[in-house]
Amino acid sequence: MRIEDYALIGDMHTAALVARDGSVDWLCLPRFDSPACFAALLGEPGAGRWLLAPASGGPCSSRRYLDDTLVLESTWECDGGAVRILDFMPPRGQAPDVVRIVEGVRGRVGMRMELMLRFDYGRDEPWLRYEHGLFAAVAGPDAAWLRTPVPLCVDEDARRTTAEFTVGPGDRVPFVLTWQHSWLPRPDAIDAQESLTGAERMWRDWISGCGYRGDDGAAVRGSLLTLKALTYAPTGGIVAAATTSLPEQIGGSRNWDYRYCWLRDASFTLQALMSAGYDAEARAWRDWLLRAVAGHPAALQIMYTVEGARRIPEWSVDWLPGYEGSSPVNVGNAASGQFQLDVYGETLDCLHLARQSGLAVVEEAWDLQRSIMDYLEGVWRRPDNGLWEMRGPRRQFVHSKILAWVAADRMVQAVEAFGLGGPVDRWRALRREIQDEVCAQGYDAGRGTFTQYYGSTGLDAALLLIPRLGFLPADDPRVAGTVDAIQRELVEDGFVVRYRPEHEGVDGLPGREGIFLACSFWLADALAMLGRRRPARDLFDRLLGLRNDVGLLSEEYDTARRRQIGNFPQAYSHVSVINTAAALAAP
Ligand SMILES: OC[C@H]1O[C@H](O[C@H]2O[C@H](CO)[C@@H](O)[C@H](O)[C@H]2O)[C@H](O)[C@@H](O)[C@@H]1O
Repeated sequence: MRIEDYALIGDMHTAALVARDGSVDWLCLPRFDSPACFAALLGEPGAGRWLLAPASGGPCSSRRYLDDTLVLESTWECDGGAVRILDFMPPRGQAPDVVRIVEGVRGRVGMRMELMLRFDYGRDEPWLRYEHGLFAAVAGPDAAWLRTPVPLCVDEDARRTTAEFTVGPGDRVPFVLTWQHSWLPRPDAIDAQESLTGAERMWRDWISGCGYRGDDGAAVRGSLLTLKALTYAPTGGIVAAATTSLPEQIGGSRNWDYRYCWLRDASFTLQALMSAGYDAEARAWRDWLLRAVAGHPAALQIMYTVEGARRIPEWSVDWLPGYEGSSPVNVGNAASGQFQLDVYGETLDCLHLARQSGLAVVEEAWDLQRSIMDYLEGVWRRPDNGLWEMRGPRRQFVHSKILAWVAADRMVQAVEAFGLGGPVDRWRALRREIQDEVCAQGYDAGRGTFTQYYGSTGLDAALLLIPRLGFLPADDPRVAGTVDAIQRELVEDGFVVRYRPEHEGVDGLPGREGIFLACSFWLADALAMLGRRRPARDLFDRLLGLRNDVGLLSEEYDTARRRQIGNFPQAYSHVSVINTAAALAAP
């Protein structure tokens, strides 16, 4: 399956990917970063999957989310008739459930179900039991139950459970898969129909709070729902994507685990949610942040688990071949130990915005902001790994320094606007010093562009953010010069690559990657800010055209193969849909 052949369902603790052929190929339980019990996405069906489709097989004829929900409806038009399947995860109750309801539409359609649970990323084959109409699977710490009125056939040797049945018009056949730790009592059964009503209501209630009124409202609402689905409800942490190791190059090794909470990605997400009026999420994330950094506010990590834990060691799942052979499959992320200067600025920017939007003030938030700023004052001159998490040598990245400027700027603004206490003259002086240094060392006057790092001839798409961050006004000629240079040197097939990996081995990694969707949206934003609205709108339309049939975007796009690549769905990309729509809607 192509990455765009998947749709997302989730319960704000975890998420599953459902393929067009009716197979759930990815699901980690009980939360986003738990081991997968369906890992066919990164291997073969034998790595775990749950197929439910017409026995004739093949992809569905059409699919959509029920209006303003994350309830997926897939429809098959077959020779003998038509059938629909509704897939969703109800809001988390006692335990995680995946609900699939088969609805006969027309004629009589033979259906087939095949459930292969493989706990621990496809490795653990469970014991299977089928007694009194209840199916159970157990392996080590994991247990799962399947409840359905359809008779099941358990193949103990193949550790596989199948069912064959026929549906006619008006038939509704539910399947409910429930997970629990194996040492806990079996969770109570849920009613599939009631939980469908509850799930629809929950998503619609949430999206009804959307304050966005500009053009492209359907695209914005779809992206907001996706971002909400990437939020871990118990803590307010937000994951960068629902998957690990979907490759940045088909067959390549740039495969990373995104099921964690990056301060950068979460700040971007929060800013998009707040711009649409979602203050409760901002409050939950601020409180998550205060807990995550408690005890060491200055020694901020660039990413945490959704619970706020710090240790995220990277290791390879050597028994999985990877998506279309793209290995390794990585779990954990070594970037968690990197020094990335920009996260301080992004975090302070986000907290400042939260205060500006009237979020209930807590005293610890300003203490945290001051503590971060104190730390930054001592380290901003250091080379770092940058926002692209370079695994090559640390450098004086221009974007990182600009975010140090953002940090000082937002602290000054907070004192000026809210009368908060702090050494504001010192912060003003620092702000000026950083700006002078960046304009002297990070700008190539000969070529009329800012550069990737001090003294480099390379460019970086992150420089497109300069006007939006307020570092220089959009009408400064150095901004236009940088945008023009990026259009000349980083645009491929009309979209933007992050940087040139081949340039001085800057990222320390083999291979290449696709065009980076967020950066392509940033170009549209920058063009809009420069008053070049027609090309901005055209680029935005082409980017919207890369979404799959249910509106989802991964991290990157391979223009040669015309397919999505990288982790999916990716918060960065969906944040960008919202921001660019808003930028274009602005007068
Ligand atoms: O390109 C190498 C790096 O790729 C990943 O980082 C990217 O994803 C992060 C999460 O969305 C994002 O914050 C970052 O800006 C992106 O470059 C990966 O997580 C890194 O381990 C890897 O070095």
